[in-house]
Amino acid sequence: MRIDIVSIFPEYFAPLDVSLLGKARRRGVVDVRVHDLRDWTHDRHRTVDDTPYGGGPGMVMKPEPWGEALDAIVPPGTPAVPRLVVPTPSGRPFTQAQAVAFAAEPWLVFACGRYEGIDSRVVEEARQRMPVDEVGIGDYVLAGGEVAVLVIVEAVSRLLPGVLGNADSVTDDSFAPGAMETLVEGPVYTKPPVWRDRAVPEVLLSGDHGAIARWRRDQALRRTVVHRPELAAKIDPDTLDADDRRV
Ligand SMILES: Nc1ncccc1[N+](=O)[O-]
Repeated sequence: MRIDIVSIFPEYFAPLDVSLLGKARRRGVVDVRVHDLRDWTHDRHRTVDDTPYGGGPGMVMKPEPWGEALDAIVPPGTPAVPRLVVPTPSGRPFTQAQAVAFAAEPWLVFACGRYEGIDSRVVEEARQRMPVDEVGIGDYVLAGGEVAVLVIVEAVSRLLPGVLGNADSVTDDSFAPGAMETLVEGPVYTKPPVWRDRAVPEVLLSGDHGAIARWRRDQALRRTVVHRPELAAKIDPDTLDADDRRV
């Protein structure tokens, strides 16, 4: 997978060189290219924003640098086009299902705007020649899209083959499509079996995989009901067995 990121703060993406993603980049599983939007400005101050038409606080990012940046990264007439992903508070909620969909894409381009946003004509024009996803990572306000891109790139890249050591750990993720779609994960434990007088739940040491799976699902249901009632409400009652209903 190729990932291009355009930002006025390219240094924000240094973290993409560490840990799993760093390994994946070195292995060639993912090719991440970070671009400085100011490389497509032509004035002495390398201006990328201006005051909003219609008045109002803050600044809006000018369309010209973005148009030139996207043309340079995705030259018009290129047969293969990427999905353009624009993190914005006004976007569709970014979910695990969306991460799975993005992970199947050969090429993603991320446009990091300031919170006040990028001149809307940029997305309008881009839509003429590539799919555009305006996504949000939460109902709160960040100063720009950079942190959201770090979140999305991490959620997507860990799904790519060869990035996570143990591919299985993806299938039983919270929110993973399928059985865990609307469940969050339950508690996890490791050695020692007793720590500060607190013992690991017996069932996990029993070796009875059926009982362990039931216990884990039970705990996931409980945690979902407590932490995410709105997700619990979505659980199809027909998929609950007698044990589940006890929760
Ligand atoms: N919440 C956000 N605030 C600013 C930019 C992008 C954002 N987001 O959620 O993608």
